Amino acid sequence: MPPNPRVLQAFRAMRDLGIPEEKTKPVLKKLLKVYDKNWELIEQENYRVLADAIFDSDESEACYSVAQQMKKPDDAEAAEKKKVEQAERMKAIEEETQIQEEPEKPLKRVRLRHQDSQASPSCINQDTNSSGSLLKVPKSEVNELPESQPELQSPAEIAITGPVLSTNPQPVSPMKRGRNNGKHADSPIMLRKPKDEPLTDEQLRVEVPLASIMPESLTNGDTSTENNMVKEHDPTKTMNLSNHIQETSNETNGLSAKLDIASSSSGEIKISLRCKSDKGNPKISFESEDSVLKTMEDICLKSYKFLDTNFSLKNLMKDMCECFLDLGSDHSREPPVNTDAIPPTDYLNTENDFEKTTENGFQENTHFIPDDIIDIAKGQESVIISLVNEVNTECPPSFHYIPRNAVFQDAYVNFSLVRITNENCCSTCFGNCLTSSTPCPCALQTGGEFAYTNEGTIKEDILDGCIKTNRDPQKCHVSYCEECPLEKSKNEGVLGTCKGHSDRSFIKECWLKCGCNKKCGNRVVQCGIRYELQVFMTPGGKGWGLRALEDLPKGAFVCEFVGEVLTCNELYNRVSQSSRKDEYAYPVFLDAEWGEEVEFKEDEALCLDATYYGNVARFINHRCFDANLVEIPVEVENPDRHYYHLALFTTREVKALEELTRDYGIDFDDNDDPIKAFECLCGSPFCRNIKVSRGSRKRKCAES
Ligand SMILES: C[S@@+](CC[C@H](N)C(=O)[O-])C[C@H]1O[C@@H](n2cnc3c(N)ncnc32)[C@H](O)[C@@H]1O
Repeated sequence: MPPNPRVLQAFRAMRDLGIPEEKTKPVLKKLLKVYDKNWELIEQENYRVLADAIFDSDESEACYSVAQQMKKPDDAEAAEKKKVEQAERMKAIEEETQIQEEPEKPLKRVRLRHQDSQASPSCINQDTNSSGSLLKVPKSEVNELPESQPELQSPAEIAITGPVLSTNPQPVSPMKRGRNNGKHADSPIMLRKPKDEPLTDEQLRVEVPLASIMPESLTNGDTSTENNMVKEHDPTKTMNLSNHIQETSNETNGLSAKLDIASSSSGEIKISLRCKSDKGNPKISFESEDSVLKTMEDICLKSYKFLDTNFSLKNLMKDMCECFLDLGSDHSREPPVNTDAIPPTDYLNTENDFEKTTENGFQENTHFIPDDIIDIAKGQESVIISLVNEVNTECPPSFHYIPRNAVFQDAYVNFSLVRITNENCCSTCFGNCLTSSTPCPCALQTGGEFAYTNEGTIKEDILDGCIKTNRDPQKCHVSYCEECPLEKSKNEGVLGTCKGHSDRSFIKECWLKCGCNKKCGNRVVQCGIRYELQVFMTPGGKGWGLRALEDLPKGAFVCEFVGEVLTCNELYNRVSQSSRKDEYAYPVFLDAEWGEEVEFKEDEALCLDATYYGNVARFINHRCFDANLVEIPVEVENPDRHYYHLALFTTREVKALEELTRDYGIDFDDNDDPIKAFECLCGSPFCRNIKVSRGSRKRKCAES
């Protein structure tokens, strides 16, 4: 019989994918049988079904052999027998299904993928395990994984379910992938979705029970909340099936029902109660979700001494889902490093990240240049920080991008948790502090109210107060130090008159010792940049500048000013020895509380220098008075406020592509300052650099 051209075509298509004929043949035969010789279904999308089936059969083969190897020797004989039986079955199918041209019958597509996924759940788990993700399945569990869909072992089970994780074999371009918040993952974790079918809750649950509490642990004397929750529940209270409950299966051994209790906001993680009445056990049915929650809340209030009578178990569970999602998907929000541990920088040995020069004259980041975009943050931020020059051929300055401050050498920055007292954190809070009707202890330190709105912008009254202080410090409260560390460092130890430090309002964000979760609305600055920013060459002679690629609302957090943490002495020594005086990336002084200090230790008078190590804020140019960004001190880790974060928020709505500016607070008349002021080209009607004549400004602009 002449070979069927459709068969040859299928072999060819698979060969193109690197799959040999001998692998394709048995699977194709099986498929033809299952699809009742409906070739069209097999040929669709360049034989995707066929390729999938081959890969799946490879997977289950691999899993089967792993499972066989792991089995005890006693089982070996039985396993071998099973293998022979399987081979015989396969042969019978092959004989039955001859590959030849036969009339095709239109048939409903069989959900092969679903069948396969049920057949080899162990493969998925092994995959997950090998990915190195946080959600590892312990080795011992892999050994014991059932070969078919896991049956519920218990009458009652609490399961947290989530999307299936698998490794992506392809390197993922940081530009293209959904950022994992700035983290370079060696083996990126991707959500594994069926190619043509939406993920249902049920599929997710079946494929990866990420965590479950089994009945054994309910009775082993464990005193965790979950366990007692079940133990202490009044057994006389029966639960009837309600609308919220899904009947999951009518298994031979009993009826299984599932009640979803809570989920993360976008539904990736769920907490559900599963209930199965075994043979011989009384039928368990749910009364209502509300009554379960209410009973549990009473138990929590009475037995666990929860203090807040408005406490909601549902919110707690929701937070648990969010927390689970956080820990499972976000590795970048690890607690800030103790910056003391960062070794001092070695400028003689600084690797130039912009060494390669591209055709268009730009120097490229040598670590990765996906497509033709340069991400100056090298994937360390949760958004891309691109760079463009449409004005001239100048290259970006050489510096190291760091997303968080790092101590240079002498600065004393102590992040120890023990220094954070109960007044400095909200340890009894949970969930999102912003949803509470009363301000948490952290908010009490921000003038008694939460600084942020639910949208993550700063509240208007707080923002306006900060703008006022920044624009006109003399009109606000200014403190003068007796021994100004700034003047002392500037004048090489000789005391100069303090020029005054304006008393600025702080925002206190929740942090590690707080009870709230990482997504609490009172954590904005510590979560990093969220808007897409771009470094661009300004047309007005100011060099590089920064802009956003999207409209920004008023009060939006743009970025933090990040740099090396230096003592004032270190800064002035550095400046005096530098050959780059005129191209200095203006430092900022962390002087918000200096006026309050009676005695100052040298290592406590700090500033941030972004000249060599810094983040995107080092590109923000100066504008006198009416800049569209304002700097606000934010306390995160350090209660003593010698060290704090300097966050930049928009003072008004800012349109996409509008240059972002801040007021450096330069005194253009101070000729004694070792950091020489530039000729200001800010263009503000309130420009303080009055000595720069209009003619000189125009000339500078024309030259650029
Ligand atoms: C922090 S850097 C800002 C980024 C800088 N434009 C660059 O190209 O890297 C500060 C330097 O930018 C320039 N600059 C900033 N604001 C300016 C302004 N209003 N007028 C003129 N030059 C300005 C000065 O050279 C200043 O020393």
